[in-house]
Formats: sequence, structure tokens, C-alpha cells
Amino acid sequence: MGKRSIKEVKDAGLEKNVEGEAIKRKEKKAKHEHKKEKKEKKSKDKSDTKKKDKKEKKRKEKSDSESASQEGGSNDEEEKNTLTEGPSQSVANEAACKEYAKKHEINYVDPISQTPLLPVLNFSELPIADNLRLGLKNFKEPTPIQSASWPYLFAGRDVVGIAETGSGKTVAFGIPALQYLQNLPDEKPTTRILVVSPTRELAIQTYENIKGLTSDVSFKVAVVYGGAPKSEQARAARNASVVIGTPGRLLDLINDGAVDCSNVGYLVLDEADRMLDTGFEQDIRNIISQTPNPLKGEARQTVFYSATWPESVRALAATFLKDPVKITIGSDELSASQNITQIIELLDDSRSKERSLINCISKNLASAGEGEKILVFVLYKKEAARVENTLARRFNAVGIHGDMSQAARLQALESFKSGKSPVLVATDVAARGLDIPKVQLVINVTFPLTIEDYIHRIGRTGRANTKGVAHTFFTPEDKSHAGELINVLRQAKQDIPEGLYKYGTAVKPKLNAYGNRVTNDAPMKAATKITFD
Ligand SMILES: Nc1ncnc2c1ncn2[C@@H]1O[C@H](COP(=O)(O)OP(=O)(O)OP(=O)(O)O)[C@@H](O)[C@H]1O
Repeated sequence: MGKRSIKEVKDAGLEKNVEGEAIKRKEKKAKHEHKKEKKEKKSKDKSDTKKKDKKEKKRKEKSDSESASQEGGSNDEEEKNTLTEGPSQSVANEAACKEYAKKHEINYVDPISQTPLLPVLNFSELPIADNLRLGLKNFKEPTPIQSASWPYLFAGRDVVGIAETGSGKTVAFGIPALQYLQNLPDEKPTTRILVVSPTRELAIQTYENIKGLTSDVSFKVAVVYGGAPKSEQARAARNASVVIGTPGRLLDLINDGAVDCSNVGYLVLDEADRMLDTGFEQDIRNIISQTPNPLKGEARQTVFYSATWPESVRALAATFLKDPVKITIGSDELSASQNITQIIELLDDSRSKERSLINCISKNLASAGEGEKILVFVLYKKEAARVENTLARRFNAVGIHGDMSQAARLQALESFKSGKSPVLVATDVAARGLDIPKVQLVINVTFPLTIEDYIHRIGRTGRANTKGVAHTFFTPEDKSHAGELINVLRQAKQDIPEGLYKYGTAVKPKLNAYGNRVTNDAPMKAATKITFD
């Protein structure tokens, strides 16, 4: 399907958005007190816009016409928000949508509307090109985070999406990203979509996923990450409309002029809480400062996804988002995937870990099905090398950690993925995002530094509605994590060993990047949580 007919499909979808419903919502919104604030903001934006230099003005005009064409041809801000009810949703399926939202515990916090957009129940409802539809052919239906966030993403809204590990967040941001690209007029190649990932391996995986979503070879996608030669990546990035990368290499290539972010209209921070924590904060600020600034009226949709959303990053996140809708699937509390059985083995000291680890792996491999494998997490690079050494001969284990060359890291990962090595020993470099089929068991030899890392580590199993097991050694050294761990176990309805309570149930207050205690959900302060009743 060519670009014109895509637009026709989209327009048709918008028309199907039930005019009456749209008017009702518009009236409701008109009453909303937020309108006043919005108007003030709009006039401020206008005056800011006047001050912009000629180049920025040109981009704004262009982006306005792009959004207008995406949103049914209206230039009016109010109208835009009303018409952006998402892809086709008929009144007939409204009840089913609400039922679905309730069943999957979809919660919305939206600063500009009290009425959530109905979730998308079928891929057929999406206003997308045939080649993207083809990219979804292996999936039966959208996952809840896809269902809930697509109406907002296709409407051009900023989204913070929080959903359990392995729930399809990559496709959730990938499909609207590629359709955004499809809707753009043909122009000279430049970066339009930027996805920032915390690790090299995740960047590569996201690159492969995004490429797998489209058969349209005119979409040029590039991945850039450290530890590999720069020149080849620079060449690929220069011609690419979609650039996926780790922060350090991205900044390098931006500084070299190989990546031009001034036309980025769709920005994704995958594993957003990790990207916004202290280690990455400055790099992320530097990267985002190179992209259009929506607070100055420039066009950029910003999308943050993660399975965890600690308070410590929320205020910072808000500085990069414009009226974001926050969509949470399931509990608002920190939650592990319900598909994972969590076992906590209390040990008197670290010396008994090695024997317990070998026992645990032997037992599980003996009963493992075809191609099933085990991921072992430790905290430190040296510890990873040592544990790998212990397990290498016995189980043909391989390792992955930051002291290894990138080539060796990729080789180890490939060996594990292919099943050649059924055991991978890893530091937290493999904790987030990696989607490796048939990981039946995650073992935490050393407890991670944060409870969020625990959620991500164990989330390497039990993905895409499969079942998995996480086995965690807990020693007296880990006692400061007992309270948080008990909460996570309770929330996921898991057995809590009696002995864990002796370490106490108190949860330490979280600190932000500057060491200050954070207690409120700053960016969403003005908004209230809304659900379908
Ligand atoms: N609609 C769908 N139906 C079934 N499987 C899906 C669907 N969408 C994506 N998947 C699959 O689900 C798996 C997990 O997806 P993905 O890696 O995007 O999860 P995630 O939510 O980003 O996890 P994490 O929080 O660990 O990063 C992938 O193998 C992906 O292909």
C-alpha cells in the first residue's frame, strides 16, 4: 500500500471515530478547568513561537501541517485533541473495550482529559500500512500495553507506558513509530525516529525487532553502540530514518555530525527509568537537547516505556514530556510479572552459594525441556568471570559482563540464544529488555543493587505469557532489601519464606539523583488516576 492510501485508511479510521462521541467529549473538556490553563499556555507558546528563528519557524509550520494531515485536517488545538480519539472505535465495541480495560487493570493518568481513549482490541482497527500489518502477523491480538497505548500514540500524545516485563512494549512503541514515518512526505533521509537503549545488546535486539516489523526496505534503520567500529555505524546512521542506540555512541555520532537529531519527531526512551537515573542523566539531557523542543512549540512526540517507574526519576522525566498520559497495566505498585514463580532460598552466608548454585542448575537442567536454558545473575564483573569459570566445564556455561570485548559479549549471547550453551552467567548488563526464548529459570546468585533491577532480572523468564521460575539466594548481607522484596512477593501472590521477615519489613525511602528523598509523583501531580467505570 502506498503512502496516499495509508492516509486514506487513517482518515477513514478517524471518521469512524463516532462524531457524536467526539462532540460529547469536546463538551466535557470545554467545562474542564484545565482549558483555562491550556489557553494561557497556548498564548505563551504563540509568543514563544514568534521569537523563534526562521529555521525553527519553518519546521513548526511543516510539523503543524503534518499533524493536521494525521489528525483529520484540523489546525485547531482543541479540535486536534478531540479528534485524536485514536484509531477506529465504534460505539458497538465500546462496552467490550471497557470490559477489556477492567479485566487487564489498565489505569490512566491524563492531565488533559478525564475520559480515557478506548483500547484497541484488534490489529484490524489500526490505521497502519499493509507492510506493518504483515509485521504483526505472528501475533493473535495486541497485548494490554499495546491495546492501551496505541490510541494515544497514534493520536500524537506523549506516553509513559508501564507494563510488566515481556509484555510487548517494543511493538507497542515500534508500530506507531513506523507508521509516523510512513505518513511523512518523502524527503532527504534524516533521523526522524530516535530510540535510546541502556545496553548495546538491547539496542541490537530493538533494531532487529523494528526491522522485523516492516518489509518496506525504503525504511532505513540503523543501530549504533559502543565497543564496535564507529565508521560503519556512522555511514549507516547518516542515511537512516530510524536510529537506535546507546547514549555514549549516539552522542559521539551526534558530535561527529553523523546523526542529525534536529528533525526527530518521535523519541523513545526504552527502559526509561534506567535512562533517567544518575548514570545516564547527563547523556540523555545532551541527546534530548539536540532534538526539537515541544515546550517551544516544536514537534516531537516523546515516549517512555519500562516495567518499573520509581519516584526518583519522575520529576526529571516530566521535564522532557508534554502533557503525557501515564498508562499502567496492573498495579501501580512495583510489580513483577505474574507469570514468574519466585523462590527465595535463605542462606546463612555467601560461602554456601556455590554448592547451592550447582545443585540448582543440575536439578533444573536434568528436567529441562528441549532448548530450555538458565540465566545466572551476579553483581560484579569479576564475580561473573569467577562464577562462569566454575560453571563452564560442568555445564558449558558462558558469561557476559562489561569487562569483555563487544565481540566476545555478542558471541556468548549468541551461544546462549542458540542453546549451544544452556547456562549464561551475567551481570546486570543483561538484566533489562533482553528477550531470549526459552529461559526457563533465572538464578540470582547475588542480590541486585535495587529492587527494580530484581524485577527486570527475573523478567528474563516468563515472557509473552509463558511461565518461568526465578530462584534467588538471600543472605544476611542482603537484609536491607528484605522489606522491598517482601512487598514484591506479596504483590505477585508468591510464597514468602518465614525467615525473610526476621530481616524486617521496613522499606528505605528512595532518593533522587541528588540524594534527596522523593515522596510525590511530581509530573502527574495535577492529574488524577482515571479508569473506565
Ligand atoms: N501482541 C503480541 N502477542 C504475542 N506476543 C507478542 C506480542 N507483541 C510482542 N510479543 C512478543 O513478546 C515478547 C516480549 O516483548 P518485548 O521484548 O517487547 O517485551 P517488553 O515488555 O519490552 O519486556 P521488558 O520489560 O523485559 O523489556 C517478544 O518475544 C515479542 O515478540
